[in-house]
Amino acid sequence: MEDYRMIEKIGEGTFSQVLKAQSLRDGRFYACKIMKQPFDSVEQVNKLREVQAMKRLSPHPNIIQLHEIIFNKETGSLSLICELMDMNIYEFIQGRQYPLPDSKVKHYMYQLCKSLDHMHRNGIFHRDVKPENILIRQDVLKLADFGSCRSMYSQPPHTEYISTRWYRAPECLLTDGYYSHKMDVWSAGCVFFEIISLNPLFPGTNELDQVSKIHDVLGTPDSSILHKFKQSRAMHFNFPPQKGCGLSCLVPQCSAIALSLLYQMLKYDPEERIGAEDMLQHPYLRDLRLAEKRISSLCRVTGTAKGCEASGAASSMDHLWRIARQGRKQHHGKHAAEPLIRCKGPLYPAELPKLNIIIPATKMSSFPVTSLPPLPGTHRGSLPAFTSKICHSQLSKVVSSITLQIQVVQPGCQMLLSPIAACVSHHATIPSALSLK
Ligand SMILES: Nc1ncnc2c1ncn2[C@@H]1O[C@H](COP(=O)(O)OP(=O)(O)OP(=O)(O)O)[C@@H](O)[C@H]1O
Repeated sequence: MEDYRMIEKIGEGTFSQVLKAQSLRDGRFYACKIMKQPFDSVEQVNKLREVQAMKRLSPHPNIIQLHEIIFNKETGSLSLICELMDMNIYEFIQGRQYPLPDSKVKHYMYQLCKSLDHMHRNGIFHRDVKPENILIRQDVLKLADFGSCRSMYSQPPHTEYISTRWYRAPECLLTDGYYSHKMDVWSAGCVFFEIISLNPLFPGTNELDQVSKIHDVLGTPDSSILHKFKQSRAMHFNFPPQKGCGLSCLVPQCSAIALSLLYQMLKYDPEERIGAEDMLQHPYLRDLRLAEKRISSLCRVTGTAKGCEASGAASSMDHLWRIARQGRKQHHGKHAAEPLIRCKGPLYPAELPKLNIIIPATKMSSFPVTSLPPLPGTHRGSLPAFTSKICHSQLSKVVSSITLQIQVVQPGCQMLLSPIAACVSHHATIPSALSLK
């Protein structure tokens, strides 16, 4: 850590404190995410799902880049040095009085869709997409905080109490852990609404209220959908049929085409919900998609940034150009961007091979992880097996503060309310290790 000068605190989450730091080697500014929980070994650090996911997903212009990992063996402290962003989406829209121009909303949504598409293509789902985990720097958006992510090829039931309540999809609320990567699309839909309206879409005060807020807007779903959910839930629930007010009255300024994408992202049934790849093909994002295509073909033809700018194509699409350029830069300068694992304190022979090694971010074979389940349908090899071991101390702290589950009964509506979900603030992430076996 002596290679960095800590400047100021820029954020705090359940698991970490984030500081702005300056590298004494290159003078650049970074975000230093200091984990609250101590780690026992380099193996444990390497198994951390956040580290594995960032390595797997980098480089990508819309995924936060991990620059360096600093592990102090003596104290067990772990810091992740990441690229520095200006703020998160929550901070960006908080206190804003007037809606953002549609072009800005669209730029952000396009980049969010790209990050989801890239992540899902690589067999990972995030499980905690929310405004606080989406970072921006000028017009560039990047998805961050992969601490809750999961392999798309792991079999349900998954951890039940994942995701932050306001952004939690119906299948997460109403089944015993039978959800998939489509939950990220729901959460991104809620973020989409929030960027348009500057207000949260479903600000539930507890799990039951969360479901009821969803029904107030979207109406109760078809009995066939509820039947499907009920099959994977031990607890019985029933909702009196209700017609929702719909989304358009809540965002009257929203264009029909944006609403169409929003509705598709907020389909109650995850099987009917649009996927990230199709989101990118939606007519709402058509102009950005075509602009990006044009820019990348111009770059291929001219081979230089100057050539593109001279053509005039990039001037009207500044941020897209930046995305394209950054993507190219990251691609070409891959080795410079690779996270470096450094370890402070006494070195033990058994762990020596993993120390001071630059691990190529895109070569999964070089991950020092032994228990990797197969990753069907990708060329990237196997997907990191995430372990819960690392979070046990945190888990025990959380569990000790939890009493028994409470049964909440309202007229005509019955479901199980988790005190875990109820006690954690709407914007806080529930520790994902809670139900990892
Ligand atoms: N690279 C970064 N650049 C700028 N700010 C950042 C960066 N990473 C994190 N932050 C800030 O710190 C906050 C907390 O970071 P993060 O969500 O990664 O922590 P966490 O402990 O995993 O939180 P959570 O409770 O959501 O799990 C973010 O909401 C953001 O405001």
